[in-house]
Amino acid sequence: MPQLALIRHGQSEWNLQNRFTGWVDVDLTDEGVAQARRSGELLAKAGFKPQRAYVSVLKRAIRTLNFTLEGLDRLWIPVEKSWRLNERHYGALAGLDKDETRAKHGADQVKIWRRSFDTPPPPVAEDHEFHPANDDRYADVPRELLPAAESLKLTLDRVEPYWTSEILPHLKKGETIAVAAHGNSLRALVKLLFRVGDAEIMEVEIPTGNPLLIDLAEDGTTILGARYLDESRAQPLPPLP
Ligand SMILES: O=C(O)[C@@H](CO)OP(=O)(O)O
Repeated sequence: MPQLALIRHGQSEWNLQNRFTGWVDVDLTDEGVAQARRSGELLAKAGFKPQRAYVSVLKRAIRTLNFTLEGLDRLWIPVEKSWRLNERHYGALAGLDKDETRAKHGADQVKIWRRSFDTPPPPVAEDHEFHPANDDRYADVPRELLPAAESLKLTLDRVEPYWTSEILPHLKKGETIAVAAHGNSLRALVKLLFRVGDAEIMEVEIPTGNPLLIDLAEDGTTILGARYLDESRAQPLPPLP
């Protein structure tokens, strides 16, 4: 039967500093590295043997995947990197302190920017260093696909085609797959897999560096069971569809 582990990167420097991050390529903290190593240990203990892995093009997720695969002694498996698994683009909020932004714009507005399904934050300027058009790694991505800011809905709009065309076919073959990504690109996948409503997804949070292990039926989409492997840092999961 297919099995899927969704792994949010370990704690990043800007998670620790409480700053909006999005597509900014910040690194893991020492604690984030420890969480990533622990992710490998927990998956090994659960008997998880991934045959392939998918990851964003941001180092906090790539390094988390590498530590995880090292713990599993499976650094050899094929790994595909895609911008489509990146964190949601935080637009003009990227780099700002979350508490200072609340003080300036109000907690309600910040909650809407952070957790509403379809309200994107204000866009980043085209000539700003945080606009993806100014970053080499996106040179091959068609310009019209590069976001200046993303809501969760816009994130899901670019995650879903990748899920359907690249990941799902392998699950349908019965493979075991690891996906290392980000709080909001994984919330998008959880919304899709658990069929969470637009309002309900606001309350779903995914802890850093804590693998969510999902057992799937042969169709690769029906969830048979799901659990966080580090129970001490688990968050409530949506009900099974
Ligand atoms: O800053 C970010 O990119 C994300 C994830 O850390 O934050 P939030 O919790 O606001 O979605």
